[in-house]
Amino acid sequence: MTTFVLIGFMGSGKTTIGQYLAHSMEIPFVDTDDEIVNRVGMSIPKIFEHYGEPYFRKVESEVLKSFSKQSCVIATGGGIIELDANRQMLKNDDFLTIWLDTQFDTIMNRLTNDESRPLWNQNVEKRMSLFNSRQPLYDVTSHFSVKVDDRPVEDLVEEIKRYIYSYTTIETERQYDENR
Ligand SMILES: Nc1ncnc2c1ncn2[C@@H]1O[C@H](COP(=O)(O)OP(=O)(O)OP(=O)(O)O)[C@@H](O)[C@H]1O
Ligand SMILES: O=C(O)C1=C[C@@H](O)[C@@H](O)[C@H](O)C1
Repeated sequence: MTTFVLIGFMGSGKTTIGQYLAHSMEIPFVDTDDEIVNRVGMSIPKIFEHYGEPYFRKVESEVLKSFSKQSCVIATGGGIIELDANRQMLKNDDFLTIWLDTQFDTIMNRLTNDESRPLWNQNVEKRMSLFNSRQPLYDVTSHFSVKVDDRPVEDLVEEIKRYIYSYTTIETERQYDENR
């Protein structure tokens, strides 16, 4: 069974597109940030403040692993690609990983200075540097990427579904050939 995972920078639309996609495929939707908050019993800013980013990344990785091989759509946190272990996990056969590729300006227009994202809540140079450092990591971690700037959510979901169905058909044929 394949787990469909959306990766991308904060504000690229993982939650919005993920909910829509899961609804349209009639499978559950999971948001790793929500799972982390529930498991730890604290908001994300509080987790960063009290335990630090490495602890947050450890729990994030455990959450991701716990949904392996489950039929669901997962919206991940923007930093899921920071750990090599997660990048390896997302590339294996249990997951189908889709990168929502955005331009930095789109993110700047979408996200305000809200307090809920500790790594966004810093000056523009640091935000841009984080964005640029992550682009190659999303690229190497994904099986497929979609450019999401200025496109309606409905169109993006249709494109992702077309890819998922073509991929799962090819995978099913490959497994069938291997088992013959
Ligand atoms: N294709 C789109 N076109 C226009 N606005 C969008 C699109 N996708 C998402 N948005 C808007 O961008 C904002 C961020 O979207 P969303 O919360 O889904 O991103 P995210 O990747 O889940 O962010 P985070 O990782 O920080 O939780 C929301 O206000 C959402 O309505
Ligand atoms: O980009 C990031 O590193 C993060 C994104 C958010 O979704 C949260 O997972 C957290 O604030 C860290």
